[in-house]
Amino acid sequence: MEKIIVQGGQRLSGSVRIEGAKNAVLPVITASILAGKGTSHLYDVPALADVYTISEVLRNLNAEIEYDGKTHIKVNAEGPLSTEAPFEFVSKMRASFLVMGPLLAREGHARIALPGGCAIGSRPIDQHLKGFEAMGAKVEIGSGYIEAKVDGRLQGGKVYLDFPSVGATENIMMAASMAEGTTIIENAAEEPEIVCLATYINAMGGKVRGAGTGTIRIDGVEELTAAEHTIIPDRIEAGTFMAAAAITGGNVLIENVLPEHLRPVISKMGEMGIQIEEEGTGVRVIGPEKLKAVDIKTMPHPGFPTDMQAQMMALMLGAEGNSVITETVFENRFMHVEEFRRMNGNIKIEGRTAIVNGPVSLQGAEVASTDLRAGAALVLTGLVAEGHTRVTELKHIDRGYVSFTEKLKALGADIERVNDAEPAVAKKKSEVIK
Ligand SMILES: CC(=O)N[C@H]1[C@@H](OP(=O)(O)OP(=O)(O)OC[C@H]2O[C@@H](n3ccc(=O)[nH]c3=O)[C@H](O)[C@@H]2O)O[C@H](CO)[C@@H](O)[C@@H]1O
Ligand SMILES: C=C(OP(=O)(O)O)C(=O)O
Repeated sequence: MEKIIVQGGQRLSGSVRIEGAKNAVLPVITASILAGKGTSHLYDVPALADVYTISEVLRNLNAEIEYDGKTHIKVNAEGPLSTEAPFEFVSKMRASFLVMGPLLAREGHARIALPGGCAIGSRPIDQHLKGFEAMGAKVEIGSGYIEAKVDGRLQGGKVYLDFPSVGATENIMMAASMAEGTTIIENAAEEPEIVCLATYINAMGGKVRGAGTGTIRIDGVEELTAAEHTIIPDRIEAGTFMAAAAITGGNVLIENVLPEHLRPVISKMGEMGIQIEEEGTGVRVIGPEKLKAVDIKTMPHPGFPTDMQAQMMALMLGAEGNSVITETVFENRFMHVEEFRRMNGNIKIEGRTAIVNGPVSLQGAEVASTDLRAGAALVLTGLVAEGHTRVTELKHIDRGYVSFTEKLKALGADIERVNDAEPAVAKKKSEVIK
């Protein structure tokens, strides 16, 4: 079994470079199949498991996709596309459902396996479907699949989202970019990743206005042409390394950061006594001797991001006093609490609220990642726990962090990633002895 083993006690120092954002690159890659002509070049693409999964989804739809395994992806989707995304892909990564909007726009048809829930909540897709229906698509659900069709082109429509869903805003924006007429999305998500996607669609010849605000207007065009686009830096990876620096009382320069995307995180970390200064294209984070308790409530952007909730909880475990976290975005995003308790964390859950009583003396333990941010947060806690912490279920961490162990090690952490499966040779010997 693969594990990250971390020994607590090292203060982190030096600098670390942040990759392109996972949550920006996935919709951008799916949007690349909107282009009926040419080859798109995408830059600052992070080498994440999710990027490989979405690339497989696109290949399965007959798009040509070439990745150099570092930062550059080329996508050509000139040929006719297949319109089915099977369970195998959607079950691995929910963002595969983002091919539905582009397929409807390009081919007038899509059949995608139902994404289902995951460890952080039930995650329905009703708001995506409401948007497609408002543009004239007929949607049917059966045998574990969602099928959407339209005769001819989608028609522009008006969609009010019940919640500013990131995925629904992206899927509807992509579908609307090639619809006949104008689509308005109200109560749209305002995340920086939405702006990144709109910039790419516009580079392909689309007409998206208002991305980054609660009302987005999309004037549909007849065709889109491949373009070049650079992915924004990952604000959640940046926030995770900021937390790593702070929790160890370290001094780290986090490079390739857009501080305006991190305002809620910078502000709450500041309240905890963490010193954060902009420096060149990054931020310098200096951890205090003692962290102060703080309250946070996760909200859609520009509120505090749910994807930083578990990492903040790691900081709160060592902070002086009671901290309160209210999780309003996902109904079940406290799975990491049980794992923190194994490390001596003192946390009480009341519905959607977690009360963290600090400071406690954290102890290393065997813990499992329950989702990607939980996994990262457990590693952060291991950086300050007494003794060894062993973190398993690394497939989650690999979905969202490139070279997580190596980057922390370069900052001075005492950390290794190991595979303690019995080596093949030894296995053979024991079989012979039997
Ligand atoms: C690949 C990607 O970008 N993932 C991010 C994206 O996920 P994702 O796009 O799935 O998140 P959403 O914003 O859609 O979901 C937010 C909330 O809305 C609910 N909902 C959503 C759609 C819908 O049709 N009906 C509905 O009820 C969800 O169950 C959830 O409770 O935004 C989340 C919220 O910032 C982040 O945590 C994820 O990291
Ligand atoms: C929840 C997350 O991602 P996804 O929506 O891809 O599961 C995340 O990035 O923290």
